[in-house]
Amino acid sequence: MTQFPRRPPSNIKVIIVGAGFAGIAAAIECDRKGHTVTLLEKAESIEEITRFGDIISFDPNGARLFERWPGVIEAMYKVARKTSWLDLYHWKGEFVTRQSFAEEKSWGPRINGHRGELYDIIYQHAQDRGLDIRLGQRVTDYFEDDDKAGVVVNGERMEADVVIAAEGVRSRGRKIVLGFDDKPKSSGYAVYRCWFHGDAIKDNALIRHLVVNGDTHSGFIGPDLHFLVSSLKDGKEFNWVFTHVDDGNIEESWQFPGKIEDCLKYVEGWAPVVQEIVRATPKDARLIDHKLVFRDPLPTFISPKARIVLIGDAAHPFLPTSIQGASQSIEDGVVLASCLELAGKNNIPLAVKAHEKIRYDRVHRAQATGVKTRERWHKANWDEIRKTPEAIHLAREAWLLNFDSEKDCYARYDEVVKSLESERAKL
Ligand SMILES: Cc1cc2nc3c(=O)[nH]c(=O)nc-3n(C[C@H](O)[C@H](O)[C@H](O)COP(=O)(O)OP(=O)(O)OC[C@H]3O[C@@H](n4cnc5c(N)ncnc54)[C@H](O)[C@@H]3O)c2cc1C
Repeated sequence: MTQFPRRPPSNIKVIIVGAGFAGIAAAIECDRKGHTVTLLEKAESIEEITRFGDIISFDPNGARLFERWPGVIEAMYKVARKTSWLDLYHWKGEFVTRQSFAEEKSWGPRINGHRGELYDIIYQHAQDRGLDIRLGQRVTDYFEDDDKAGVVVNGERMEADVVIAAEGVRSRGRKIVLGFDDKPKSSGYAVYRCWFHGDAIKDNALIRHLVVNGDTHSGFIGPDLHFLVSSLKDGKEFNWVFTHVDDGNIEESWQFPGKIEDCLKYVEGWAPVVQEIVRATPKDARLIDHKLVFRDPLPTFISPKARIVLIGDAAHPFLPTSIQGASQSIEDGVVLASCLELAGKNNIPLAVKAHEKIRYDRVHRAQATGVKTRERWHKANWDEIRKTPEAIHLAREAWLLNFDSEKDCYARYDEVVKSLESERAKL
């Protein structure tokens, strides 16, 4: 086992439920800060976690946090898309504008790649650290009192000083936090997502330019629909996704198969390139129809005794147009681990409350950027955009992207604790 820099032991015992990006990042960060972690994941094998999904993005505020995990960002660069721009087109095919991300370089790295491959890199690092990761562990309930919190897992009770619920959008931890069972609703949108080998289109005259010139990244913007295309590994891998209005069926599964015939109906009349991308999709390509579930913003992320805390999609699912779901889930773990370190074992509820105070506004402001981009794209006024093409650029705001959540937490922690104490004094 490799020795990595670690703060002195805090004697804080943490249970984390769910080893998605939020849970595994929280586990690594807790370990960095000297806490003792047990990570429980219901999947029976790591392949069950990595085999689903396709393109996932970490913007500088998220990806910069990987730089602190030795070897991780270097391994990610090898599999990540090598573009620093997004080419945007009118849905009929006319090129409109190139949005460059080159100036964001000083904000930190950007990582866009296959979810499974990026996850594998992080998982390997977690294993190299010697973390206690237990697969095949399905948590069915949560409990807490003034001194501890715990979970029921595979029928057994397990206790710790604090429990982190990171089980994604269908979190069971929400019940103890909210006091009721909160059912997901349809967002009215779904996403067709597809990934296949670039060779499948390298001889196709209409679309070969997307895979024979190195990595590419393009978006076609139309009424109520946007179609994003990218190639990675110098065109060896290719993927497309499009968000479309959905009928309200909220069956959510990363395995729900999509059909090329259905996709073609949505892009009828669109640019020949777009139609050809769909038509040329190999029959054995992985094509899924991922239904986007909507959750009202939660009034709180923490349980009544402040010993159980929701993070990642369990606390705040994001629209894909925000490009922040994964990055915010990493920030959550960083801030929570830091608050626990600063508060110490005798002040767990204070740490958990400080974490919520630090995260709450930022996460909700970040969610709003996704809505802004979706409106910009789906309701584009093309007369205006021809005059000012930047109007369809992705919202890229420095307050969100040029941000170090660990540094911010250390800087603000005392002030946040003071404000919590003065709020309590007023009660
Ligand atoms: C299979 C899958 C594929 C995805 N693919 C993409 C993609 O291609 N692109 C993209 O942008 N986003 C994708 N996402 C979503 C993305 O991972 C999240 O939006 C973001 O990274 C935040 O992650 P999270 O850890 O909060 O949630 P998730 O990634 O949903 O992870 C939650 C984890 O908790 C585990 N879990 C759930 N319930 C329990 C329980 N009761 N007991 C124990 N463990 C439990 C789940 O098995 C899962 O591993 C995918 C999510 C999943 C689950």
